Amino acid sequence: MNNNEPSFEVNFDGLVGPTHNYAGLSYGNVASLNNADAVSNPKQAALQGLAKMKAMHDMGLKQGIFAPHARPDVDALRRLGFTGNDKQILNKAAKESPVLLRTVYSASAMWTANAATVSPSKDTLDEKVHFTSANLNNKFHRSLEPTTTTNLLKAMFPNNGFFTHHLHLPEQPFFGDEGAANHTRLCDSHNDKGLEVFVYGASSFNHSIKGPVKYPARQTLEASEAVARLHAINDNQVLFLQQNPDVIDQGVFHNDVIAVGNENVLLCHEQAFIDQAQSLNRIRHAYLGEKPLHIIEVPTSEVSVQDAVSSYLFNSQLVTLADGSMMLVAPEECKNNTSVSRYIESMLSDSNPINNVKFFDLRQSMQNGGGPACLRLRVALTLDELNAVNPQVMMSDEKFAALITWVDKHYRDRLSDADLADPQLLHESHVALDELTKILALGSVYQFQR
Ligand SMILES: NCCC[C@H](NC(=O)CCC(=O)O)C(=O)O
Repeated sequence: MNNNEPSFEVNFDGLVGPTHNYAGLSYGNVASLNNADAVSNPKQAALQGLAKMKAMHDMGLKQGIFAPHARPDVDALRRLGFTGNDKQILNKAAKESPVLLRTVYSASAMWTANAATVSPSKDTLDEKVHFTSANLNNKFHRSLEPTTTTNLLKAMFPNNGFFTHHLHLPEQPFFGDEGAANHTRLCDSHNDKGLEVFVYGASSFNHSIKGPVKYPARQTLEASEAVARLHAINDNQVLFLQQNPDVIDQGVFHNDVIAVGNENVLLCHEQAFIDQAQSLNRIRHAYLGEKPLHIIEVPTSEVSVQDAVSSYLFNSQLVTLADGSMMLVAPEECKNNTSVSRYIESMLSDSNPINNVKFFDLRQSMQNGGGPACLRLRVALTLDELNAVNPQVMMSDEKFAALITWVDKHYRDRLSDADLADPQLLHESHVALDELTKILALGSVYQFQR
């Protein structure tokens, strides 16, 4: 099945927006709740993210940039009954509902693993790349994202001869969809047909499927099925597995907090899936490749679920380097956790394709529950498809320099709850984003530009 056609996995990382803050908005996400009310540093957050993007680019990987959304979302406040001009609306919200004000300021679109689900052309009936923006309806602040996400995706992948963009699923909990964070693709190499594994937390219609009891299951089976249908993925290339509800109740709010796949490797915790042995057998059985499939199962005795959640080991990126070996792109928290760092050492020396690790300081994002893998959306592309991507959203030495200058010019280095009532922050953010749309050649993607 191996073919020689060049292909690429491009990581599109979310550029952290100018209003990055800690608002404690994500019940079920331990870090988000633990850091509610902490003071954030948007400038440092954006620079940490850019440093990762640049390092990936320097390693010879294809790296893209996903622009932030315009915040505060004053239109959302208008829809909820606040009236007047922008300044008046922000003032009223600050007095009457500080929590609502926080939601409309969230820079949560930076976690682009939740932006959309992507099916590469090798997997789809019409051989196009399909995108469905996630409706993210489990959290109000995240439910504000899909329309702008679709605008951005269309500006990044503009050629409809290669790319198909679908409307997000109905904005309703039955079709709760959190995008690529609950989706991974296993294949011999990125240019081969892949097995798309969709992982759901609960079912909306089938009550015999036991979901979590404490924290919400954000992804439903029905949403995953709908996305697979929209993308017209070939029947033998799609699998639906249930996440272990017990780990959702321990803070594993997305599957990418407990498992990560790349080509013929799946790295997962022993407790990641329901009926794990059977779930993994279903993967082995459905795998289409000819290479051996490596399922690396991390035992609880070596890394507890709690350590997995606090270190974000499984929210590492797993990338294939030019020599065919794989590298784990991990958050620094993994280095500082004794059992996790010990496990990584032993995994690197074991016989599997992963033989390198690089740690990144992504603390600003980590404090809201977003690690390296949360910050990126993977898009496997052929050379022709890559050439059809808006070239201005691709990382280069020049683009990196331009973005650093842009962040330095526009971002604050301190943001607390009290700053959110200041309408100057809205103004600064709009000026910054208007300039960014020129740097990334995105056109008028934001409501305030239309
Ligand atoms: N994939 C990682 C997503 C993290 C994200 N955190 C947040 O939205 C926290 C926002 C806050 O609490 O300020 C979430 O839970 O969806």
